[in-house]
Amino acid sequence: MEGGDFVGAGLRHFMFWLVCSQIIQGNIPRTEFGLASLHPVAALLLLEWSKGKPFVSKLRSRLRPKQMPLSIIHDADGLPRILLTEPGGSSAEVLLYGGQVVSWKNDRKEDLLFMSSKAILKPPKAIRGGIPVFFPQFGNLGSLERHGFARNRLWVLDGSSPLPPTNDQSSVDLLLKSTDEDLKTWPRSFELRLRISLGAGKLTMIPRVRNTDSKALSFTFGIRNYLSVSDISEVRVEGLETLDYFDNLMQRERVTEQADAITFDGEVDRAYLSTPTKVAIIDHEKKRTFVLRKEGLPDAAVWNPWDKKAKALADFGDEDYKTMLCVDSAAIENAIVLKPFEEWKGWQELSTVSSSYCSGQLDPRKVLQGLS
Ligand SMILES: O=P(O)(O)OC[C@H]1O[C@H](O)[C@H](O)[C@@H](O)[C@@H]1O
Repeated sequence: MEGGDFVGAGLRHFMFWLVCSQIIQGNIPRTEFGLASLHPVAALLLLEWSKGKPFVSKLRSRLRPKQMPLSIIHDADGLPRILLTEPGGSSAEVLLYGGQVVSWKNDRKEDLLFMSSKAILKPPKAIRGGIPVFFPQFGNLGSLERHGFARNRLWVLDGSSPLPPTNDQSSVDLLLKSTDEDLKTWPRSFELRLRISLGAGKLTMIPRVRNTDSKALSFTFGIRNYLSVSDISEVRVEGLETLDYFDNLMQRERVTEQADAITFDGEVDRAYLSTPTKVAIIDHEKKRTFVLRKEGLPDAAVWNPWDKKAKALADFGDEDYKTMLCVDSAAIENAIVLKPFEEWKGWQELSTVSSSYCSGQLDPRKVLQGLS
């Protein structure tokens, strides 16, 4: 008998006895005896089937890293808060209320996001700070409350995200589905999913809206980034020069940006249209540049209420305007329209690079041209 035949025969014998043992233990029905004794692979599959696919599930678990349990705490108001961490030492906190990032700290534990000194972190008020999501309406572009209702709703953890599973505590999937209450004010059923991922020096958000209605739905959308800055009068925004914008301080008049960088010495409330996919926010004093990258969100809103409006806002500290700037990824000018069961996907990445404009370590134009 050839060597190969010998091994084949040996395997068949081994599988045969293995299957027999399973039949005796009652794991494989007697009726399968015939098949198993015929061919080792058949026997292997039978074994798999009888033992609940141990081999396949081992393979699968090797291929699919174990999902580290998310660390969820309940804050003073009992609101579930998800803690995201990554090996580089940065962290983020996400509230299910509003599906909102309320804290993002770098590896030196410095806050990168602004949170109002008078923020109210419980329903029904929207949280003044962090990164709220505006859906299904940006601003007053419709009949709903300003910026829509998603930021005032309780989201849930999304166990059925279509995105590839992440295997550590640096990412969370959230879901907001239309409720009967919502359908009264906005008669369209939808699913809004949001993946929030933390990486070294960056925070990524992937919103997806699925139209689960039998009629088309259209919406405007915004991811509002309340950025923490050292001194607003020292901040420059690069990447929006020469663009058209709607000026909300002038009844949404359409204006063309003249400046070669946006600086701040008063209230600003603008929606820049069809912007590049990268915008740089340079904070000289902190030698830090925020780089905002975005896809599927063609516009960018820029907002600072300055002193008078700050005083008028109940959940905004009078001096808070000096240390914050909102630069949003948005779809404002053209509403997104989805046919029944169609899905839209957006993408935003906020990252920080340490910079010293004077030392030329970082030239914002190079950032925008993606050279650094
Ligand atoms: O107070 P909120 O509803 O969060 O809105 C804050 C601001 O959002 C946008 O930027 C609007 O254009 C502003 O007019 C508004 O003041």
